[in-house]
Formats: sequence, C-alpha cells, structure tokens
Amino acid sequence: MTKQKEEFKPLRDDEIRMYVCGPTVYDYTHLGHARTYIAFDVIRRYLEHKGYTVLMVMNFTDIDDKIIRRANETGEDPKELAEKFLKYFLEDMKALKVKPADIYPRVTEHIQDIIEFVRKLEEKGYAYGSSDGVYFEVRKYEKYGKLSKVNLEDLRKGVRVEPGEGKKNPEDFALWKKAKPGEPKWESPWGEGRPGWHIECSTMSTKYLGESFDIHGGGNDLIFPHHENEIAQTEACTGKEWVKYWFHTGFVMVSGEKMSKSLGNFVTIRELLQRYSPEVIRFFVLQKHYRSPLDYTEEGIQHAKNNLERLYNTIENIRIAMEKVEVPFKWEKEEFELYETIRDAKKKLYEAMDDDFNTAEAMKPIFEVANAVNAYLTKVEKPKESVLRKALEFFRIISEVFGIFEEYFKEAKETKEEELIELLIEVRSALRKQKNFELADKIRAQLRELGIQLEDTPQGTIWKRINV
Ligand SMILES: Nc1ncnc2c1ncn2[C@@H]1O[C@H](COP(=O)(O)OP(=O)(O)OP(=O)(O)O)[C@@H](O)[C@H]1O
Ligand SMILES: [Zn+2]
Repeated sequence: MTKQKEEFKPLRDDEIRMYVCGPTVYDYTHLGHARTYIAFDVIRRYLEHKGYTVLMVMNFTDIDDKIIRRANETGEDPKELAEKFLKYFLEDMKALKVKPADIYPRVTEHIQDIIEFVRKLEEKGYAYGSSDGVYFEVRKYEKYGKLSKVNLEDLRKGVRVEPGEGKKNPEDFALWKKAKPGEPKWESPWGEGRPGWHIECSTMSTKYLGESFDIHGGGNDLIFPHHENEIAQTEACTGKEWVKYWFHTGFVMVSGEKMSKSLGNFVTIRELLQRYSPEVIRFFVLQKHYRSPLDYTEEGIQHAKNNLERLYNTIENIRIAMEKVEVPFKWEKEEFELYETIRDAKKKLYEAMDDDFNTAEAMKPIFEVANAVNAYLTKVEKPKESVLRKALEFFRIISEVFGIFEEYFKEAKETKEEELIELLIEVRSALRKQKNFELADKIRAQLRELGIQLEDTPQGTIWKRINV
C-alpha cells in the first residue's frame, strides 16, 4: 500500500491472519498459479517457523463468467466442471507440498453471506440496483485507488459502459449479476442471479478472519481491479482499515509474456511433474524473490534441478559420514571453520528471510554451508559428529521453511510403521473378501494389543493409536 518496505507488526502478538485469493476453477493449475501459491506457502511456513500461529484462508471461485463460458464450450455442467478442477487443484497443491489452507471457503456455499454483505452496502448508500444487477458506486468511496494508485478521472476516461450494462458510471463494478437464461442462479432481493467476482473475497475473508486482519495477497494482476475493489467494498461496509499488509507475487513469464490460460503459453503442474520432482519445481520458484518476475525456461528448471541435487548429495554425504564419526574429544581448526560458516550462514538466512521473505538471497548461505561441508569432509579424515550435526540442523531449517529435502528429514521410523499398518489393513480386507474372518479378526485383535485400533467405516478401514 505504501509502495515501500514496512516493519511487520501483526495486529495480535503471536497470531497472523492471512487471506490469499484462490483460483477460479475452470482449468488445470499451471506453473504461474503454482508460483504464487508456493510463494505464500513459504511465507506462511516461515512465519510458523518464527513461532507465530497462522490462520490461513483461501477461497475457491467456483462460480464465475469464465467457468460458465468454459462449461458452455465443453457442454459440461458448470458445477461439475468447477468441482472437477477444484479437486485437481487440491491434488496439485498436495503434490507440490503446499500446506493446505486452514479454511477453503467456496463462493457457492456463501451466497447468503454475500447477499447480506451487498445488502449492507446498499443500506449505507454505496450500492445501487439496476436493470442487470447491483453495482458498487465507486465515486462514493473516497479512498478509491489507494492500493493501485489509479486515478478515478483517468479510469473514467479509460472504460466505457457496455451495451446492456445498467451501471450509472463507467468505473462502477458489479456486486450482483442477474442471471441470463440458462445460467446458474440463486434467489436474492434483486432477483435471481449470482455474485460479482470481487465481493466474494470481501465477504469470506471478513467472515473467517474478522473485519481487520494482517495479510492479504495474490498475483500482481490482482492489484487492480480486484484488490482495489475488495478494499472499497470492505472498508465502505465496515468503516475500518481492513488489511494491514498486501503481498503481490510477480508473474511467471514465457518469452516476455505472462504465463496464462488465455494466451495458451502455459505448462501445467501435471505435465511438469512428469518430468521433474515437486522439490525441483519448488526450488526453481524459490530461486527468485516472490515479487520479481520469473522466466520459465527448460534450462532454468534444469539448473534448479542440478543445484538441488548438489544439496541432496551434501546431505547424503553428512549422513554417510555420521556413521563413522569420532566422539568429539577435541575440535581442530577445521571444525571451528565449518562451525563458523554454519553460524554465519544461519544469520544470513534469517536476515534474508526477515527482509521481505527474500528466498533468492537465502539461497546463498545454503550453498555456502554445502560447499563448506563438502570441503570439510574431503579434508578431514575423522569428521566430528557435533559439527556435522550443526550442518544437519541448518538443512533441517531449510527443509521446514522451503518445503524441500523431505526424504532426509521425515521421521523414517514412523513412516515405515505407518506403511506396515496400511499393508496389514489391505491384507485384512483381502482376507475378509475371501471370507477368512478368523484370520482377519486375528490381525485386528493383535494390532489392538500393539495399540493400533482399526475401525471399519463406509469409506474404508481407518486406524488410530490407542493407549494399551
Ligand atoms: N503467470 C502467473 N504468474 C504468477 N501468478 C499467476 C500467474 N497467472 C496467474 N497467477 C495467479 O494465480 C492466482 C489464481 O489465478 P486465477 O485462477 O484467477 O487464474 P487466472 O488469472 O485466470 O489465470 P490465467 O491468467 O492463466 O487465465 C492469482 O493470484 C493470479 O494472480
Ligand atoms: Zn480475491
């Protein structure tokens, strides 16, 4: 909002409430979307790493002009189309290890809340009904333009009222759209129709995060008009400052143009995942600061892959060395050198991330540690466990914040155990199908003795740990 770096002070001491504009679900997720959501994932992970409790909300636009248009093209039902791509989006985010939002409100499940919001705006004199719906009267909200810095006069000159639009002024935008024949629709005081795009975010964010919260974000293209309109609606309605900090991500670019569905120059996450691991995609994205544009090229991703592999090798080398380490009765110059590199790198890492989540800058200390570790292991015949542990701890922080190196840091024992339980559940259900209930029951009883309780539900067998 101020177009400069601000010191981050959350509204409440230990808690951060954030809202990220989610996707319009009418097509597959592409790398551009993924960049934005990975960026917010790392912002969230870092804040959590720093000890904050983060409450994160992300909406799904599951009814919209684009969805209706696509459904008409493919002959699908708009609801089913949105449902399908919503599911794919969640699958893609899971594959990319983006931590799920705490709440994923969907427009179609919040129509009443939206109607209520529009009604309040009408009551306060900011909205008016017309032949084709309800509009927000932009000139009534004096601070319009405070985020995007657009000038109302310029804006007025730049847009025109399209035929059939019932708005009073060219700059006004729709809060409620009356349904055209065959379109999905809901009852409202203004006739059957559906919400405009911007109103959903004002309604659903304030519903779950309150009238004021800390962070709101999305891609750069959302600054205007989407976020500008969201501010106008919300602040007109509540009379309070709505969002404390705005975050906008730079675009993924292809040959100088924004990667986008409409231009057809996109690569889907599904395609990319056939060629690269999720961690390579994350690492590629994080090599740039989230606000900078990111050029998508094959070489760029390949480069990220090679760099990431160098880091995997380093962690692997530490693991191997740890198996034959000496008890550290004393440290030599080499241990102190490595120790100091790690100590300084950790400081640089935090400085970079504290400076507007600069993941690009944070990469440097990571490679400094990797290089120092590799040099140490080549130089020293009997490495000391204590100093290698410091290096591992450093990489564990990176793992937690960047969402990479998962294989090296997940609790190996636990996952093996879980896999074995799943396997026994499968065997048991196969036995039950063959009507071998005696053996199936025996598996269940013996697992129970080990503190694992199985429950057969309509969705299949689930298990939980119990005290025995
Ligand atoms: N090329 C891109 N780089 C970074 N972020 C992007 C890119 N394209 C879309 N986004 C962001 O992804 C989020 C979801 O976008 P949305 O579902 O509205 O897609 P969209 O803007 O319709 O995509 P497209 O431009 O491909 O049609 C938004 O925050 C948007 O700014
Ligand atoms: Zn939004």
